[in-house]
Amino acid sequence: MSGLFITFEGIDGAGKSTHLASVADRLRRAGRDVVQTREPGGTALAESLRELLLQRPMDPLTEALLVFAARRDHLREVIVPALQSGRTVLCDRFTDATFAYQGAGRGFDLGVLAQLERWVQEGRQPDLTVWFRVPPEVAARRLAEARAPDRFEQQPLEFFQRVDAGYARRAEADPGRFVIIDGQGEREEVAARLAEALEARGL
Ligand SMILES: Nc1ncnc2c1ncn2[C@@H]1O[C@H](COP(=O)(O)OP(=O)(O)O)[C@@H](O)[C@H]1O
Ligand SMILES: Cc1cn([C@H]2C[C@H](O)[C@@H](COP(=O)(O)OP(=O)(O)O)O2)c(=O)[nH]c1=O
Repeated sequence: MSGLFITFEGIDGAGKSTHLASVADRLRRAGRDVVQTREPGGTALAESLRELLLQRPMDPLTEALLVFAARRDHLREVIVPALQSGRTVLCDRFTDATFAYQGAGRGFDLGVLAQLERWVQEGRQPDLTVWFRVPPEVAARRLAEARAPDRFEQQPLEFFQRVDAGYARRAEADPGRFVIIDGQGEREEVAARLAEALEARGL
């Protein structure tokens, strides 16, 4: 039996990480064997690449190659084996983030990203993607109160407007895979919307 692969997406400060943990608890209570992981990262090699990606300036092709190199290792070492043994994988970001950040945000060639996606994933896609959609101004206000910004979080508001538009294009291209959650408002309100959407999908 193959497990379920669920990814969480959104701009920085959208609330993904906050809600991923509660979804993991909910699915475990329902008897699922859950693996929580993230991108870039999830293996020792990919976490090393994450450090470089978040801290070192680099050109957009280098950035795209490192993101997909990290993803390849993560898929081979963690995601695919977990799915093959029937586990549920919850991943904080995946390839939609590459199309949104490197593609729409940085303006990097979408055709090259699509080729890398085919090579690295060999047809594998998430079963479900939860996109927390929050206006960039709201996300920026949350982050300003929360933590020191990394290389992506330092980008101006216009960058995150492009990233948001990039996510919207990915969702339009694959509407059956996406659940779009309005991430504005109190944490409890967002959690209730999310619970309702997951229930509607039998989760
Ligand atoms: N609904 C919400 N309202 C206000 N602040 C929130 C909400 N959800 C999350 N936060 C806070 O905003 C910050 C970013 O949330 P986080 O879950 O880390 O976002 P992401 O993983 O999408 O970058 C954290 O400090 C978190 O506590
Ligand atoms: C997965 C991925 C992440 N990123 C960026 C988006 C985020 O700003 C950053 C790290 O993601 P994230 O783990 O959400 O950051 P944090 O732990 O600070 O919430 O990496 C890309 O640019 N491309 C990608 O393919």
